[in-house]
Amino acid sequence: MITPTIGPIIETHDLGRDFRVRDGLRRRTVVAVDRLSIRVEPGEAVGYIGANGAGKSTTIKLLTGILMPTRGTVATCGLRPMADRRRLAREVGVVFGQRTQLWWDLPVRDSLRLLASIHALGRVAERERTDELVERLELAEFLGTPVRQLSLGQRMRAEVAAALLHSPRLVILDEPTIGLDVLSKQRLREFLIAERSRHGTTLLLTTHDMGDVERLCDRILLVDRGSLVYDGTLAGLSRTVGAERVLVVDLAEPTPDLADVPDTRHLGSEAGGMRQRLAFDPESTTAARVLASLSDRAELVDLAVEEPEIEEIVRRIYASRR
Ligand SMILES: Nc1ncnc2c1ncn2[C@@H]1O[C@H](COP(=O)(O)OP(=O)(O)OP(=O)(O)O)[C@@H](O)[C@H]1O
Repeated sequence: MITPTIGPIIETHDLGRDFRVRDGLRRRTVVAVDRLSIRVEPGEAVGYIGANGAGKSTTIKLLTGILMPTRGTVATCGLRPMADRRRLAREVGVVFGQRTQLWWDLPVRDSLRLLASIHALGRVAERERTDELVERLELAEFLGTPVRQLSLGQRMRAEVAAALLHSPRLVILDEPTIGLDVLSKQRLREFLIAERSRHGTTLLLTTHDMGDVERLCDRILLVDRGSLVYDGTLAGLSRTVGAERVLVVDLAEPTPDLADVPDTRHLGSEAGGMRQRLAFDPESTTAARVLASLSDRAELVDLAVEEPEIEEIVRRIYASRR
C-alpha cells in the first residue's frame, strides 16, 4: 500500500486526457488536458484558471480519481487518485459551486452528521470540528433547515463545511463564489484564508473571479486548450499583458480633466467632470499614491478601483499566443 507522503500535494507529469466525441456522423478526439506537468507543495493556495473549456474541470476529475488519465501520471497527496480513491477521500475535500454534495431534503445538521460518520470521525472529533465550522462559517441560524430551503450564500457555507469537516489536507474548490453577493464572497474568502493559516490546508481553486484569485491565491496556473501556459504570481500575470487598473473618482464639483496626475492615463470624464476615470499600472504606482496626487488637485467624495477581469487577462494572453 502506498503511504501518503509529506512530499508535494499535487504532482503530475505529462498528464493528458482525451475524449472521443461524435461530430455529426464522424467521431473525433477532443484533447481536454495535454502534457500537464505541475507540482503543488503543502500549504500553497493556487488559482487554476482558464477560459471555458480550457480543461479545468477535467483536471480536477483527474486529480480526484473521477477520471482515468489517457497519458502521463498524477499523484494527489502522494496517492494514485483512481486506485487509492477511498484513501484519497480522507485527504481531499471538494466544493463545487454549481453542484451540491449535501442531502437536499435533510437539515444541514443531518448532512454534517452523515458525512462525519462516512469519514469515521469519532464523536469527540466530530463535535469539535462541527462546532468550529458552525461558528466560523456562521451556520447556527440554519443548521435545522433543509438544504433545499437555503439561500445560495447559506448553501455554499454549508457545502464548504461539508467538504472540510474531515480536515482534508487539500481542498479543491470549483467556482466557489459563483453567484454569491459581495458580502457572502468576502465571508467565504475570509474563512478560507483563516482555515489555511490555522491548519496549513492546501487550496486549489478554479474561478473566473479576479477577487478570489487576488485575495486567496499566491500562485496562478493558467491553462489554454488543456495545456499550462503560465505558472507564477497574479502580479506577474498582469505584467505579462500589461493589465492596468482603473480608478473611478467622484468629485465635489465639476473639474477639468485630471490629465496631469503622475503615473496615470486619463480615460474620460462624465457629469461635467464630476466623475473621472484614470488608468494606472499597479507595477509602477499604487491606488493610494494616485489618490494622494488627486487630492491635491480636487476634492474627492467617492472612489472605486476597477480590476481587470480575469477573462480579459486570459483573452489577451490567448490573443498573444494565437
Ligand atoms: N465527458 C466529456 N465528453 C466529451 N468531451 C468532454 C467531456 N468533458 C469535457 N469535455 C471537453 O473537454 C474540454 C475541456 O472541458 P472542461 O470541462 O475540462 O473545461 P473547463 O475549463 O472546466 O470549462 P468551464 O470553465 O466551462 O467549466 C472541452 O472541450 C469539453 O467540451
